[in-house]
Amino acid sequence: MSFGGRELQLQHAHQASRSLRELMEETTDMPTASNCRVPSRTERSAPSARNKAEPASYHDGASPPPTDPYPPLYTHASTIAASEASSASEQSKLTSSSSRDSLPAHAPAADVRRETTPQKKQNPRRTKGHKPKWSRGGGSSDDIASNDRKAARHSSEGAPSPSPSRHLHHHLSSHTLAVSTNAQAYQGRLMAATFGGPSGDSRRGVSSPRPKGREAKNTFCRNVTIYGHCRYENTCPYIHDPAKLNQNENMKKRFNVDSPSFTPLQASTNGSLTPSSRGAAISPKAANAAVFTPKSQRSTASTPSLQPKEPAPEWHPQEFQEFVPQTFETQMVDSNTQAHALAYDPFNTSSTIPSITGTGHSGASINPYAQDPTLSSASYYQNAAGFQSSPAYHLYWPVGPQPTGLLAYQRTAHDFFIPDALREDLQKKAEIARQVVPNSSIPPIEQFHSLFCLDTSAQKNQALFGYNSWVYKAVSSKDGNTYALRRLENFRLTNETAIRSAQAWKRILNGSVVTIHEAFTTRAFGDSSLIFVTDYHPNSKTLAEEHFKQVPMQRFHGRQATSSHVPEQVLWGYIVQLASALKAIHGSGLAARLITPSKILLTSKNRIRLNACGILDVVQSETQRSLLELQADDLLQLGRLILNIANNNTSAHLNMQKSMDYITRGYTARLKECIQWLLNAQPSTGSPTSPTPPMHKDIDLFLGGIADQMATVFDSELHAQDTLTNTLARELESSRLVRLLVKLNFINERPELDASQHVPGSTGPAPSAMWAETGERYYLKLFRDYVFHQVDANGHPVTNLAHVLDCLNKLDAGADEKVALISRDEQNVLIVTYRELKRGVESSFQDLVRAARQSGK
Ligand SMILES: Nc1ncnc2c1ncn2[C@@H]1O[C@H](COP(=O)(O)OP(=O)(O)OP(=O)(O)O)[C@@H](O)[C@H]1O
Repeated sequence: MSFGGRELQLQHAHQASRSLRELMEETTDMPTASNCRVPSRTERSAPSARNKAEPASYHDGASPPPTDPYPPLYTHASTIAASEASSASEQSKLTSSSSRDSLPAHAPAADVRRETTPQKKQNPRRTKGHKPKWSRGGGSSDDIASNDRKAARHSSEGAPSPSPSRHLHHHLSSHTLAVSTNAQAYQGRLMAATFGGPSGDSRRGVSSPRPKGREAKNTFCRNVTIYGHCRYENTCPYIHDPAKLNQNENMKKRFNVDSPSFTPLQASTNGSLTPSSRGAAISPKAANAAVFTPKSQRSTASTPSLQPKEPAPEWHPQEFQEFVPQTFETQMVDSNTQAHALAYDPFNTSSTIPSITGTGHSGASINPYAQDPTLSSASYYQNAAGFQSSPAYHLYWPVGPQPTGLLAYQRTAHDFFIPDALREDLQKKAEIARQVVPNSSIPPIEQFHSLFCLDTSAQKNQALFGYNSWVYKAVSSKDGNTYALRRLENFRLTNETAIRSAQAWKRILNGSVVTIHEAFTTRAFGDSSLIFVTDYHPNSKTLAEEHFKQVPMQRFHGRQATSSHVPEQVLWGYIVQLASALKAIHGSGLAARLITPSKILLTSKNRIRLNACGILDVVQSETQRSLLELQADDLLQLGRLILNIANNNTSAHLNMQKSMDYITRGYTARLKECIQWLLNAQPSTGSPTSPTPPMHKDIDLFLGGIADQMATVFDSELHAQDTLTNTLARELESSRLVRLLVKLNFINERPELDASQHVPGSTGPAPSAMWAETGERYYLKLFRDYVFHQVDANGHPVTNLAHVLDCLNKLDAGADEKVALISRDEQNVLIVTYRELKRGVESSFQDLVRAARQSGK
């Protein structure tokens, strides 16, 4: 960055001041000592012919004394000098007030004189910009931003460091309205902007009256401020000893009621000063902003002020009526603040804010999450109601610790979302459920289309049904759901009543049974096929695939890997789930008839479902076996299944002695006893656990025998459910933030709502520029930069998920924490609270909703 222009400017100023100084020495009897201060308004108004003859001020802070060699101008030095000069200008205000007190009668004459002073015409900004206006109008953050823009521009010329501010996390609780991005230069810059600016041109229009005796006595010599000493200490009328200055009673405060006010130039959104747009502000609604009040009157929480010597002016944000949970009322709300709060609403969105007082509401009637029925967005945005005023922050605190304070290498996205394994499982299921075969030759059947064959083995086993069976995934055009279709190839229906038996299976709604929806025959495949429509469980596999799949033996260091031993708890889990399924089936007067590993689906970890139920009822409808027999056979098949799985052998039941020995060695006697009970055709003892008198063997008896294991499995299921619920709660946070992001993106940089289009229902003044670039939208845009577009000290993007979530959570909660927003040209700093940001989001979004409603969309 070039600073030549700045140097040139200051050098011109020096030369000008030197020639003017010579001129003044010739024409006036002023002392040669330079007192680098800006004269007060009253001083300038003194009816002195001498002052009229002083077209430029050698009192300019940037000008050296007459005999001083001009020091080389370094950029850094010039910045500091400007700051100090501004400080000195500020000191002069003290004198000006006292001078004014002593010379009240001169003021009118001074005004006349100023108008005729040519220097005033040269620099009209000087006169207008000389009043520090810390209250209404000038007190808005926009105005301060304007001041700061002037200062910051100067700063950026002098300090071309990459992105001095945006890479910082500006979670400030400071009550200063606007701060420079360079804290060290802040005070000087702000003062420079306020009291004449560092450019020097503003100071040329200031006359340099000879100091009055009292004024000189009260004023610290500016040469000492700038050069560290004053060559004319002996003759110079100003104070050179800081200790004396401190004793001066006028130093008790730097501003008083007589201090001239400052009306800054208006900031435009692109960072330039636009004198003509004085009436416009960054936020049009801020035109009604409240006065500044010292922070100390409102809250105890504050950060160290950047200007400790001055009463820290503060943006007094809209204090709206606020929902406070009764339980936390005393902790959360300061009654003074509440009372103060009701006075003012700068953003005036109160039409959608219910009247809630801190004490007058009941928790039942106020729901911070409730939708405002008056807003159309309520139907699809949670809490889309008008700003409900910061509901208690803690209400949004998600389950579990928040790892926002972690170092970069400690942060992982996993910390914020569901566990990886679960996410992967769900995503796999979704992906598999969507699988289609392009240009598939499989025809649609009835309402089912997009058939996808789930059978991966070409070898068909006719032993179970007597027919080749195929399983397809298909989508129903009736309801859009995905189903599994089991097709029995070349099935000929001889008895129509047989297929009606499927009706009874439709009523079996059990968690361990794959639900059957319908059965029909079709010729769509070119044959007569029987189709069973069941629930589709994506990414599931059969127990046969899980436990009996042939896998190449792994060898570790020459030793053969031990075969996979199925844990006993897994077997008990299978037993309990299948017992539950049989209870439902038998209780409905049906029998499963097919409990075999290839017809039991493993839909998630240790979660099984009895599949292919009801098929044998259709294809073997003419069987002579009684229901009791079939149900007893179900128990037998269950025992055989567990025995085979425990032995890792599909034919373990063919060698009972060996298999039971294996069970004896590998499992508890309890499991062995259970398996034996199931496998015995008609046990001599009544229950699987206790030798009681002989009873009829049925599922109820079995359930009674395994009650203890059912309780254990039930408890573990409850724990699993709790875990999933907690995971769901975390995802709930994510979905809440997604809604917030959607709103932000609806608002940010929206192109079509420009000045020519009045936003219906907008209560503020008509926008003076692009809707998306003015008012709340402007600082929402800066907020987006703050959240997503931060860069580090090297200008590299910061991709800190914790920061993003942190900011969005605070925005959603409308926290009172302040955040410093930096304009893209880094010339402005706006300090707003998350509460104001939230209000801006809601207000802007409601503008959009109203506009959409009016256009009938
Ligand atoms: N309802 C269903 N939902 C999802 N996938 C299923 C469903 N029913 C079966 N499958 C899958 O279809 C595939 C084939 O099932 P099938 O019952 O034909 O097993 P199989 O091993 O082919 O048995 P068989 O040897 O008797 O043909 C299996 O991978 C199974 O996971």
